[in-house]
Amino acid sequence: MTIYFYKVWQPYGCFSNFSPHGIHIDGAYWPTVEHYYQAQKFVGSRDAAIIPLIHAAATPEEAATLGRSGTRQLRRDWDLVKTQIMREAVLKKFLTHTDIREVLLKTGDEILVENSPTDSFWGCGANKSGQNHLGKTLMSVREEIRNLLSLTVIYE
Ligand SMILES: Nc1nc(O)c(N)c(N[C@@H]2O[C@H](COP(=O)(O)O)[C@@H](O)[C@H]2O)n1
Repeated sequence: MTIYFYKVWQPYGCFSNFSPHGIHIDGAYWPTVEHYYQAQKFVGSRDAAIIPLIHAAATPEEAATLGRSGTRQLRRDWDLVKTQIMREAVLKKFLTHTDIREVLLKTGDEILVENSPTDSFWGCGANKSGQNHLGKTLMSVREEIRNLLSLTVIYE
């Protein structure tokens, strides 16, 4: 069975980057993965001054609106690094928060899909044939955490 998720208040909403599960990463605390991800778009760019504003955004929706402003310059390597940046942040989220880690592990080997009607890169898009990189990231993180836990059991 494929598990679809999207909005925080829907089933499996904790898989959304907008869920209220903060992370400590790169020496700072970020209220959601979305805040961190949107800010990373501007590291080293001419518009890096937006980073503290994204960091301080009251909601992940506000952080996303700031990060999606079409007039600001993204870092040059953004398309090359964005999936790795996302993976590190999502891994940190599920290593930090035990309750949602259990939810993720309990999905076993099910396919996870971000059911975004507007995003065919991170999600599956309106016609369900998008690349689903967030779902793939979550499945990869699930596998890594499983491996980490099995090593812990062996060496304890
Ligand atoms: N608009 C929106 N609402 C949500 O509740 C979402 N979960 C998403 N998807 C997330 O948006 C991020 C991609 O943003 P960019 O298009 O790169 O600016 C990513 O975190 C998706 O999972 N979107």
